[in-house]
Amino acid sequence: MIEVRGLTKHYGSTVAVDDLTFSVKPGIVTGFLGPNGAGKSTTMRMILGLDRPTAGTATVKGVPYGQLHDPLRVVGSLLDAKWVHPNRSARNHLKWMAAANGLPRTRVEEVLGLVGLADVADKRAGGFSLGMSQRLGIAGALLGDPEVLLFDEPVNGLDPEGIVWIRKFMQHLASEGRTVLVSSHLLSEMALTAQNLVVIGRGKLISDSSVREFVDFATDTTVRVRGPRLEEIERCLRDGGLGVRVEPADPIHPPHLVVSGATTDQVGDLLAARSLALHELAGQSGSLEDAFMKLTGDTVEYHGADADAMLGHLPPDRQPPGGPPEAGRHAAHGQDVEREVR
Ligand SMILES: Nc1ncnc2c1ncn2[C@@H]1O[C@H](COP(=O)(O)OP(=O)(O)OP(=O)(O)O)[C@@H](O)[C@H]1O
Repeated sequence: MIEVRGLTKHYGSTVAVDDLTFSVKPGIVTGFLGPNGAGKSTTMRMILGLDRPTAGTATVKGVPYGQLHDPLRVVGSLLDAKWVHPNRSARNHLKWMAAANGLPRTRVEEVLGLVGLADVADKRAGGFSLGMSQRLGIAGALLGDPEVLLFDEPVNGLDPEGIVWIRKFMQHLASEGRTVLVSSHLLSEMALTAQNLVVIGRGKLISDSSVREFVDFATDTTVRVRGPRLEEIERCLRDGGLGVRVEPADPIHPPHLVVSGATTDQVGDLLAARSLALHELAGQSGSLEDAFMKLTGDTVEYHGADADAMLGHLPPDRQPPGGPPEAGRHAAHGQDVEREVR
């Protein structure tokens, strides 16, 4: 429904978007993820015909935005929630939008109800909280009852209640069969909202996959094993060709083994065959944030301020180790993901 092909945007010497290719399907929420400055807003602006690509194309339902006959009936967007005259009421703002775009006035009342603003529709939009402004922006995006919706960082600055509302609303819109593209720099939020993730860094595609595939691909899956005869267990697993790391006791765990490259089933079966008792057998995969850091690591590493902002919510023991990964590695991974998923 949204097709981006070789999309590129240069601002002088800045390459904001670099040969980006991806598709956004209807019926699911697609998260558009990347650290600050990765090129998400620029890409969205090009999809919406607000910025001209240096190269490549962005189409909605097969045509560039500028060639859509009745654009608001096809594509709705929320780029900046504060884009509203502060002295206008929510209702008048929407009426003005509807009139300017040839949309029926009756739709104004419908969208006010949909976003839960009917009771405050005659209040000045300038006095709205950020959450209410976001709802008004979403109401505007829905005026033309479009099949395709783009939201740029819709949960930025919202309180937890507002975040949950937006998340559920996006999912509801997708469940109606609409194409929903939502940008964010917060992976943990997107993991709860989206089914698919398009991840970019420094304007380039890093991965294009389902959330599950993204995590499986990007995180190491290991198995924690503990039992009374730990040395024999270790020998048995090594004999079985598995990678084993011995972890001494720490404040939380007694001594245990960390096995890589195997499932809990495989480890359990191997040890059962030798009648080795187990006190613990637990699969562990890295966190979503770890996965994100692993893939966007180099794209963030060179943007000190961006990295700080993005990592602000990670505890110190989850911060990535120093030193940028070798250049190009992540881009290559991204292509692999794309190949595997399509
Ligand atoms: N109008 C512009 N003129 C010059 N440079 C720009 C312009 N718009 C964006 N850029 C640059 O392009 C790059 C991508 O910016 P963009 O806003 O698209 O990223 P983003 O992923 O949306 O980030 P954020 O989440 O911070 O908005 C940045 O380096 C930014 O400084």
